[in-house]
Amino acid sequence: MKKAVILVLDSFGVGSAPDAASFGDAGANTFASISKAFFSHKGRQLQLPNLARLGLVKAGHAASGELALVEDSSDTLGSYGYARELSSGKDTPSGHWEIAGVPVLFDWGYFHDKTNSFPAELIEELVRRTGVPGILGNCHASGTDILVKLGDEHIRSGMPICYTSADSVFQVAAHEEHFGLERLYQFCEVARELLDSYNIGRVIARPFLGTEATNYARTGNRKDYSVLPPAPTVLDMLTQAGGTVVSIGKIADIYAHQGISKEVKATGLAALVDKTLHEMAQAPDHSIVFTNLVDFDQNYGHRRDPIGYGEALEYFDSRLPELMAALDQDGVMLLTADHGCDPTWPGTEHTREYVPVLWFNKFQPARDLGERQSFADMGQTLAAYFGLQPLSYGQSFLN
Ligand SMILES: O=P(O)(O)O[C@H]1O[C@H](CO)[C@@H](O)[C@H]1O
Ligand SMILES: [Mn+2]
Ligand SMILES: [Mn+2]
Repeated sequence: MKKAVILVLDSFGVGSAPDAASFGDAGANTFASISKAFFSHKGRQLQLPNLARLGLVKAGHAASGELALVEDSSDTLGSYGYARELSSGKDTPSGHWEIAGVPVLFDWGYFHDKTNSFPAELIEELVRRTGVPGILGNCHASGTDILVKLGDEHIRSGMPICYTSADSVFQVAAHEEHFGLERLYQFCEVARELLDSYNIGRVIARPFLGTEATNYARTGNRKDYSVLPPAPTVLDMLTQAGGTVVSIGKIADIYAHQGISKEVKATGLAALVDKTLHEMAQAPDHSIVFTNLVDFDQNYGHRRDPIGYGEALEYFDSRLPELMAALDQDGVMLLTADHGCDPTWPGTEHTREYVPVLWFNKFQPARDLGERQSFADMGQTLAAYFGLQPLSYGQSFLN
């Protein structure tokens, strides 16, 4: 049976991309930086034996010229390479759409100003249409810092906290109980409508719980409202040909629910891996089980926590044998990332990096896939694997 599982380790870059300097990211390397911080903090190397067997250490070395402080494996089971990004931005939708064969070649809209970030007419219309007493924030912020700063005032005033970042996003934090989860989603739906004309990629609902600044915490009820990809992705092509695409975690939101047959939600790495295994066992012929592992980015990359990131990688690595064993004889597994987020880099934003391309199956010998000129090589390879029409971008690495 033709079945693919795609695991996106959100933000797991393997070295700065050739155009990193124009993003201020020359020298960033998520993988190598984590391994170094881990070594100095714990006095031991990161233990990633299963990822090493899939070629991660070799891919990272080839991409950056730098050897991560992770023991390599002598037997390489998977084909490995690294890919650069054609898309203009280093955001999550651009990375994911390009993986599925559709690079984002246009420029997103951005709110560049660090404070008073949103146009007055936008806020006025949003407040008028949703009936809230006003908004808080209106600035660039880290989503956890801003809860400490404005969480109390939000609860007192009933005003949602609206913020942005270097990405093309409009994010809304609100308390699940005081403001209400459904009300937050409705607010974001109105915002989504208004933000189309600003060319903003995503509106993101960021619900949280807690009683005071010391214990406010975001919940698993995050919801992303994305615009549609600009052209059909390999997911659209597979589902239109009668195949099945199962989304685990954030995937369906990222593709604006297009080309998705089934949506499975889960919070946390363990649950995301569990659901992936469950869906892999059930998936029919001609299917993709597509999982986004958001914790790497959201909990460790943006939070600039290299030790937490390293521990999460070790945990994921420990689950990898189960995922590999769950593959059918002619099934394929793709492990990659959508951008970097070096947790030792200044600021809290993504970093423009190569992503790893780790391709594993039981029917072909492992080989070096080298440098791929676009993330779209992955979508093109999947199109070839499923016998679909070739996509407009990307070179298959199957032949
Ligand atoms: O700081 P938090 O709210 O996690 O925000 C991050 O999450 C957004 C979407 O991935 C990015 O644009 C980045 O700003
Ligand atoms: Mn991402
Ligand atoms: Mn992110």
